[in-house]
Amino acid sequence: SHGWGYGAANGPHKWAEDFPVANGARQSPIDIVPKEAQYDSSLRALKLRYDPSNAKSILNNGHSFQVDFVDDSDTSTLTGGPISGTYRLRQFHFHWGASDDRGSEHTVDGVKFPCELHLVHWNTKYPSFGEAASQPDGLAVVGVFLKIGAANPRLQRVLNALDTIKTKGRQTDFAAFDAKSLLPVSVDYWTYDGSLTTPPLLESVTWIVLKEPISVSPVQFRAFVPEPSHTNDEEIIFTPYLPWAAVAQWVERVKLLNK
Ligand SMILES: CC[C@H](CNC(=O)c1ccc(S(N)(=O)=O)cc1)c1ccc2[nH]ccc2c1
Ligand SMILES: [Zn+2]
Repeated sequence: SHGWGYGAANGPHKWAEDFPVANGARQSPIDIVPKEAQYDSSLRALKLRYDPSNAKSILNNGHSFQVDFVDDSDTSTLTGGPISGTYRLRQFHFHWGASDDRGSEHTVDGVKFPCELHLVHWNTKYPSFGEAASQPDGLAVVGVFLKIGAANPRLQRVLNALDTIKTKGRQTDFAAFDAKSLLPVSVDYWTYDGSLTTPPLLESVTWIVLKEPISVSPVQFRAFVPEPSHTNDEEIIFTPYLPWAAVAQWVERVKLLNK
């Protein structure tokens, strides 16, 4: 299907053809320039209260993978920060690149991170996510940068699930997961009014980008690639996460070959 994607023929530079709002006034992502950000004393601290039992499933949606949450009550919510009222956690997902020098959507002083986590919330003043997604104050997305470094044990369970959802549309149960465990120690943030970063690019997102990144190790990061544009849009193939023993044997074999 000739849907939108990240390839040469259907990538971001083409999205405006089907989604003219791409040329709108509050499109995301943006480059964040910290020294140009104004301090706003009226902003409050972010309050994230998540109930792990709301975690439901993990889905390959053809452009990323997302962990979906039960959002029929106020048990996993975002309040405070730049928003008023209560927003419910709907899902989280990631954006990444083929190599660890690019992949994030937002940048900081032009610096790209290898990956970016988005926790998507919707304003409970509207009856549903779909309704909220078309309102200027309908959604709030918390963005967290991932940097290559120490292995992140809290990510491991998510990465281990990827080899069970290799193709678009596949999903599997993903219960009892604490999304809060993915957050960095500090929840200091930059905020601006923006949009969905993928079609339909709706200008309904209050962006809350955390200043402190979380870490992912090179081996863990390999579980994400290749990024969607290196595979046809019908499926994102995740390199299966190799248990350490297999990696050790592989390294052994490579050594023998090179003798
Ligand atoms: C209303 C959009 C929605 C699908 N998209 C999303 O949910 C979404 C969420 C977050 C982000 S990001 N990267 O900015 O955090 C980008 C996209 C959506 C939901 C139901 C739909 N039915 C038909 C079309 C359709 C689209
Ligand atoms: Zn996103």
